[in-house]
Amino acid sequence: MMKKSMCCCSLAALRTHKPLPFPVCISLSVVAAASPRRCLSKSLSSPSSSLNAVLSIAADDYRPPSSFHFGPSLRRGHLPEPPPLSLNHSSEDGDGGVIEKAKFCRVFDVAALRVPVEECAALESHLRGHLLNWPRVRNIARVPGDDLDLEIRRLLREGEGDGGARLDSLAARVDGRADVETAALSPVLYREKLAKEFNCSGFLKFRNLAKLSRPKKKKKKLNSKDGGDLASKNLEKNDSYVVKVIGDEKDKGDLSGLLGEDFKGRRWRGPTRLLLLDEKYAKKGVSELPEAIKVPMIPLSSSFELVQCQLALFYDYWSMSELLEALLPEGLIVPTGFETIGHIAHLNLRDEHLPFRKLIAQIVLDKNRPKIQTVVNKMDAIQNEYRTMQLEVLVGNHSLVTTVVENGFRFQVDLGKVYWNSKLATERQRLICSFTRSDVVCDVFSGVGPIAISAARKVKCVFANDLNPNAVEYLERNIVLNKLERKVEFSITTDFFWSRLLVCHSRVLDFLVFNMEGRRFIAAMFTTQLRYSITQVVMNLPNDATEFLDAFRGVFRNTPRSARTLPKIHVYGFSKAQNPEYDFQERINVALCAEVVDVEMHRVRLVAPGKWMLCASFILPEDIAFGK
Ligand SMILES: C[S@@+](CC[C@H](N)C(=O)[O-])C[C@H]1O[C@@H](n2cnc3c(N)ncnc32)[C@H](O)[C@@H]1O
Repeated sequence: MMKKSMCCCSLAALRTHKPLPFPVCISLSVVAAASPRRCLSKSLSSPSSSLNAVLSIAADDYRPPSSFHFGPSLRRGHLPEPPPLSLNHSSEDGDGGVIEKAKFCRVFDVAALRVPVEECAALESHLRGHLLNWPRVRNIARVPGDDLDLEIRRLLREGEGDGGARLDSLAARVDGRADVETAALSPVLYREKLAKEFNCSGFLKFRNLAKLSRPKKKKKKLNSKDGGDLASKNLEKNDSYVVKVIGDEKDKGDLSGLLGEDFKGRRWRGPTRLLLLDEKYAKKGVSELPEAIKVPMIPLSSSFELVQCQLALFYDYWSMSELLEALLPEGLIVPTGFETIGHIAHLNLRDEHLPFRKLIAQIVLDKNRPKIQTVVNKMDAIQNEYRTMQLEVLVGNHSLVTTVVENGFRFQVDLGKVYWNSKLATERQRLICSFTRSDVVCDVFSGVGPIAISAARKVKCVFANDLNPNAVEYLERNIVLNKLERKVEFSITTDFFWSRLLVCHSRVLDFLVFNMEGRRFIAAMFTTQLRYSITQVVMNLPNDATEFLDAFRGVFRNTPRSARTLPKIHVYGFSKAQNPEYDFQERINVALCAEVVDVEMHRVRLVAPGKWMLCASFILPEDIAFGK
């Protein structure tokens, strides 16, 4: 059975993809290296085995195809040499599904202009069209050592007049060869010097003992194994990509030809940044750069360098759909969306995705942390009376209790026990906007209270009801959560409804909570003389709310017409008809056994192809309310 399309907060579409040139392997327990394609066919023939799936991409088999020429793609670039071991950790779920993150590293050759930091921003805007402009990669890159210590910078400036002599001297001292005894040393250099001399000279006068004895800041240890060429300080800061300059030490590619003999052999002596150039300039020389790049640099007074770089993109860089395209077998539609309810990502996977559900869930979790903590899949269509969903927790923490913020209110829900649908937020807002301060609202199917609670801030009085005791419990919690508890006089249950109602006659009624069957609730609310007349009735049970409309027949039959206000009813329903409004109106007429006029119809949303959710709003016809 094919399932409905996946619900999606941002992208509802599902799309097919061409396979990547590396195979996906799913096997029971071992990371397959030898024959991944065999593993794939095996696992696909027995989907249940994927419960403990271990996924591997055969890096050796990777061949970049020629059809993709530009832009970041897992189909392009080359694998790092040696692989960045620091990224070799895997994403793992409780059932053993593993994504080998290191296999998603791709290295791209790009050229960059090394420019003084002060001029970097201006140059970036001048050269924008010639820069790399890749999503999630900054055109301005930083590499270790591009920021000089201010003190060193000052010394360098002082050294301008003496030619290279003082610079050489400084370089010698930085290298630990303190050959200039008389020079004023920076605190760091001074400390180094003292440390070296202490043993042989005995007692020494410290310039600033407090500073010198301050413990060093702890640095994160880089595992020597993790070294790899790509592991650097930057890698610690940014897990999605890193830039490395190739042959940095060799000082080649300066623009002396472009900027004149003055700059020949000299490098800028301050902090620098890299401006990453468009891919097409990779491995090109200065003479091959277009005038549009050269000209903006000529008036600038500093030296520039054209350097060749490697840009490595890691697992964290790639989007959810890029990863899924890489991982799912050939020809399988890539699921691209999910619904978010608090910290829970709610998937609605098709049958063909089910063998890969843990893998998909793991990627959803990885790509949406920390907001998402749990990923669940809807197992079946909502069928039960309380409209709760059958959910399978795929990865993350197993709690289905979450807090949702909607229209400025907070709602705690347990998705396993109560109904919640974030997609109705706009509709609820629309409805509440139509209420006024003098309204008295009766929410027949209130759930955990998104309509009742939001309305309570605006209207005079709210009566909220739900058949599900768990929903009523969460409704009461949410009343407290939203600081409306002073408005709640008490809650009434079916058993002692009448006795308590007599008590409440003498009190101010603002918000009453009921746990009753809908039809009985309507009858009870309208046949009793309440302090306030109900002006708005909300019936949000789209599958069969119209079946409850007959409960309004004759509700005012024992009262004089002048003593009653006719309420406005907002009833929800679905329709697959060609003319959904006409179809829904017909069903309302049948339920009330009358021709209802002046019905305002509103299309709420398309819940499935050709199936509309509608809201019909109308004043309860007098003949029905007062009829026998
Ligand atoms: C579609 S949900 C709507 C909840 C709420 N209005 C919202 O927007 O979240 C319908 C609610 O009606 C409740 N319900 C179902 N049958 C009912 C009945 N016969 N009487 C009263 N409530 C009922 C369910 O427990 C569920 O909470």
